[in-house]
Amino acid sequence: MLKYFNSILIILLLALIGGCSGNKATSQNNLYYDVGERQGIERLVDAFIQRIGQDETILPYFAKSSVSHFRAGFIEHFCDVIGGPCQYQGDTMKDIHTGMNINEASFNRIVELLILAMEDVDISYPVQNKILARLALLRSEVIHI
Ligand code: HEM
Repeated sequence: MLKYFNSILIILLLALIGGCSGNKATSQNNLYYDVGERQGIERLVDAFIQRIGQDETILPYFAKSSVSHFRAGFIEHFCDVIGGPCQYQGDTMKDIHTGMNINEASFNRIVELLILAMEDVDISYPVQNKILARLALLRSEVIHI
């Protein structure tokens, strides 16, 4: 009986570990929570869209885009990038941005607009820096392609 008890215990432990690791967002895995979960991301993306709408360098890139489609895709992607419980299933960053002729200046400007948006919604500087570090990894997928 003890033999079986040990096996059952091991199976239960493995199931528990599996269950935990399958869920990306935990309160220790903090960036998603630091931003204020889904609602916080939506507030931030709305502020970002406002900023893009007022920017004469970046707005022309969006001349033929649907705001609601961009909003939905950006929210899902952002949530995924910061470790939230979302799985972005849209096109790759490369596919989306190919042919837009994005250069250093426009990339830097988008980053500035995101920083302004993060300030608009009172995201702290340490959290801003962690977000920017994650997005910086995607630079080569949107620039000069
Ligand atoms: C790290 C930087 C960037 C990230 C993470 C990013 C991410 C995204 C995402 C997630 C979408 C929406 C995808 C969807 O429709 O599902 C998108 C669309 C778009 N992005 Fe970016 N982007 C970045 C930089 C830029 C830059 C620098 C520009 C232009 C200066 C730009 C212009 C656009 C435009 C115009 C669209 C809309 C495309 C369409 O209408 O289908 N992006 N981007």
